[in-house]
Amino acid sequence: MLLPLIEVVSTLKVDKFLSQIQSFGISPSKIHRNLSVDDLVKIAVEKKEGVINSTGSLSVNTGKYTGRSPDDRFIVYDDKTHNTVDWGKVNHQFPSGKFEKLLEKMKSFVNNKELYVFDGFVGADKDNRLPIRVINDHVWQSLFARNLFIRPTNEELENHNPEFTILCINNFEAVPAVDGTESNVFIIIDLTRKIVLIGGTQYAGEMKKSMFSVMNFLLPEKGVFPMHCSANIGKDDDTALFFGLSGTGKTTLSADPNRKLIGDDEHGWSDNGTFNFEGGCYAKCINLSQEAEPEIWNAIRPGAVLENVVLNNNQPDYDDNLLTENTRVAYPLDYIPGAVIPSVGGHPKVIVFLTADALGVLPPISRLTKEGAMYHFMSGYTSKLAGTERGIKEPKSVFSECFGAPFMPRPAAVYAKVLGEKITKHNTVVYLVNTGWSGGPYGVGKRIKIKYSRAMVTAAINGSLNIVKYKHDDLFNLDIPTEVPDVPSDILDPKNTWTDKDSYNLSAKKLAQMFVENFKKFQNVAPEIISAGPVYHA
Ligand SMILES: Nc1ncnc2c1ncn2[C@@H]1O[C@H](COP(=O)(O)OP(=O)(O)O)[C@@H](O)[C@H]1O
Ligand SMILES: C=C(OP(=O)(O)O)C(=O)O
Ligand SMILES: [Mn+2]
Repeated sequence: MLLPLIEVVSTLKVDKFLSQIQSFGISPSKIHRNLSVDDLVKIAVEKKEGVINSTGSLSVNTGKYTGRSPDDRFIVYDDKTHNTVDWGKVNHQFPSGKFEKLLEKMKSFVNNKELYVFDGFVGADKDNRLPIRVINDHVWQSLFARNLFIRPTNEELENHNPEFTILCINNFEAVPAVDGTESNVFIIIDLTRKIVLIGGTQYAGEMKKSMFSVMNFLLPEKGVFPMHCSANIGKDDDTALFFGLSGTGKTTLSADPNRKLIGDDEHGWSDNGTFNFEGGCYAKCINLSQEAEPEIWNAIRPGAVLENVVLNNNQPDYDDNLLTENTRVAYPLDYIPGAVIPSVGGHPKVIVFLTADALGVLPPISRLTKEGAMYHFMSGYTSKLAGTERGIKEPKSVFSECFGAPFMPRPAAVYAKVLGEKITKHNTVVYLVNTGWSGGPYGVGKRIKIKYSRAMVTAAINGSLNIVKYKHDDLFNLDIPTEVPDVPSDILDPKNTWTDKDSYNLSAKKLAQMFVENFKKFQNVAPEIISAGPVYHA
């Protein structure tokens, strides 16, 4: 049989690559492999996928889907996953046979089409990295992959053997009745075939977050703790981690002119220390200001991709939420001055759990005991913020295990156990920081100012909070510092910020009760961990 002709556009030898593509079983007319940023941008503009805005970055609109689609995300149910994945509302099952059929359908769909491939890695630690291949039908999505994943050297590229493949074909839509999906959109992870299929959505975050889920499944077996956190490192080589669900401030607070950025979203913690999974950042742009977030502002330049930011006379208007609250910019790590590349750090001295409390009752900063840290990690109380997931229009209180339930295939206890071991071994101090509302709930109070959250985080990291006095909050069972440099003391106790003290008491009690109720779902938890949480008596 005559093999179909595939034209490969690449600056390197293509024989090996071509045979890999053929054995994967696709026959596009043309494949562009690891194009330069300039070429990717040029083609994206030619194909009218986007425009160059006044900052020189590429502006794209993702259409109907401007956030993640959690109901359309599946994991293939098979021998490998049936008793290792925490099946339920987050991790939906997909039959292996249906996956095979959908994969074949997608392969036929891309026949004779033009495709873009990014070959690279997930994981900055060479011992724990995963070689990947991302195949796209949209060129700007390939630029996103290039910015967000880890770029290979030419030598690595020539010898590349991908272990995981993402086939992300935005123009391919599923037919639920035939394909077994929930809607036209699907994100399906097959841990046995080592393939992720994405179709029907252009929200580029699906690509990075599905590979994150893959790492979160794989790493615990290797004794590595995968974490939904950002990381940075100070002058004394002190590493800090910031855990938090989407929109709670991982990206914003880890971009700090006095510390070097390791990464803004996904990391692993091995016996050697911490390492980024990614090669770039995906920052929120809504209400972005040069004053409050200068590093992110300055990263919006040629090579970066702006998603769903409204343009006025070609100038980005970050305050306009016409298309979504979840406007984003994707840029490579080296766009942040001083970023650590390869992105590895030490064992963290300080960990911050970021929570955006929409009820406005949690203190803006408190110190946790080891048991308290375990309790809050498992609880993962925060809120889903508008836009990141489909259907979320205003902050919604949730308990998101490990501060990243949508991305954790295994039961929370698997991750919590490693956290406990690591913070004990490395004497890591953990703080809970509320970057959410103060002075009342969402709608009444205001979101805590970024500059105050920054000052609190700085104080936690530089040791200032080791020498101040603390006040114990009996309801939440938290230790609240009575002073923090550069923060007005009266905001440290949330009750002071509410005019109506009775409402505060009611809301605080309600939240304590929510914590207690939520925690009942965990079985076989050590009593000292349970008693480190809020205390609620009906
Ligand atoms: N006190 C605060 N701390 C951190 N971010 C804040 C605060 N107040 C408002 N914000 C805004 O909230 C968003 C935080 O998003 P981001 O840092 O991207 O979160 P994540 O990386 O955890 O998804 C940004 O748009 C930021 O401007
Ligand atoms: C990209 C996402 O996450 P984050 O806001 O944590 O960057 C997302 O949840 O789609
Ligand atoms: Mn982020």
